[in-house]
Amino acid sequence: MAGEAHPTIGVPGAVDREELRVKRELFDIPEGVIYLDGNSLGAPPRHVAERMQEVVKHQWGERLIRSWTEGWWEAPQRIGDRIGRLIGSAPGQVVVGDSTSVNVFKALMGAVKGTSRTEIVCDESTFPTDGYIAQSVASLAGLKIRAARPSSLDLTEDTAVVLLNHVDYRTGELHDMKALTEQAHGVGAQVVWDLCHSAGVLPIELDALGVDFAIGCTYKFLNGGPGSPAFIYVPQHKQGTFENPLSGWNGHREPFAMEPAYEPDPGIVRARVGTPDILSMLALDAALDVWDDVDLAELRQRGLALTALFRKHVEKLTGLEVITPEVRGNQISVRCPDAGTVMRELIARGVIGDHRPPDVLRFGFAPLYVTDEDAIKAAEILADVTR
Ligand SMILES: Cc1ncc(COP(=O)(O)O)c(C=O)c1O
Ligand SMILES: Nc1c(O)cccc1C(=O)C[C@H](N)C(=O)O
Repeated sequence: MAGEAHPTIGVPGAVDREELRVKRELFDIPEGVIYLDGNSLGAPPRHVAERMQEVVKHQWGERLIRSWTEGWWEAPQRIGDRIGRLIGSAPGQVVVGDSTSVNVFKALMGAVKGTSRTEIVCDESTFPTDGYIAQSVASLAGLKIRAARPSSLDLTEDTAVVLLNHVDYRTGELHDMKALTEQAHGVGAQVVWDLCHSAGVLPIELDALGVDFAIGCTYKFLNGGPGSPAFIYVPQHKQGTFENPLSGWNGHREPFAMEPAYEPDPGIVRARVGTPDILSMLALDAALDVWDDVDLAELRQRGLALTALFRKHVEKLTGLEVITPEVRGNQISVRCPDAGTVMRELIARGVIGDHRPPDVLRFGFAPLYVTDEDAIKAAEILADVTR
């Protein structure tokens, strides 16, 4: 019944169920599907398709090139500010564009520029692209790379920068941003946080914690769409010295002066590179509308309640091991023999999660559109498939 807390949840401050039902109605989840992969590709809010019709027909089709001066050119900063609200950044410090991988590169190159320190430390269990890019940055900048667990980083005065994932993509573990940022700063190192699996999951306080750089994607919990542009956060006090290694004309202080010499914009615009992918960016812009009135502290309680509910049911099943720790994002990962086959069977029965090799099943719980009923039903189907 609407407004009634689920008896197994009991998390204080959980969002009223009616309010969440209203949010779920903003999404088009196909009949018969329990969608638990919003940690990889978020579902589209219903109005995005209609907005994109308008963008293509009117902004592109009718306004043609005039649209560049009617909002397109500034879209990366404007949409960056919308994301900034969700990650604890004051306006003017986040810009949207490029992929996450490219933004990892920009942030790390910016962080090591001019350093006399000798190492980059990278989260041992990082999503691979971050590790690959960190390796490239290390070799371009002549530094060593060292992989370490966030629980034992062993930082020293040789450490130039630490690259950390806020939520581990495989296990769903949430790392302590405050403690780890302080630890890096304690030895004079900088920190770059990858927020791919935490943006849109919980309140994040980049400004308050003095984070040096952050990057993240927008196609997971923020529902920006497949390949939607990523974001980069460069706090105001670093903008004057941040050197974007990709000095494209969009980061120039006067791009339309078409000057031969590169002179960076004084602010966050210097983190831009080339022409923004406007269609993807405006789909993201539309998708962000559903976040306007979301209270992230309440949403966090819902995410915790949903994952707790699913975990409680799955922990009773024999032969499966929940590997997600208590301190977690919005995902429950389960070690399971023959995980690939099990996930294929789950998908055939309407439960869409994913499988990460060799033996991990991942289930993501996007609280804007996943319900308690989904969590319980998915656990029941998992029990049936693995019986
Ligand atoms: C933590 C993390 N970083 C980066 C990426 C991906 O980077 P890109 O958007 O460049 O493909 C992902 C997922 O694909 C991820 O989970
Ligand atoms: N970015 C992806 C893609 O382009 C295709 C398929 C999946 C993805 C993902 O986002 C994977 C995801 N980051 C993960 O946590 O495994």
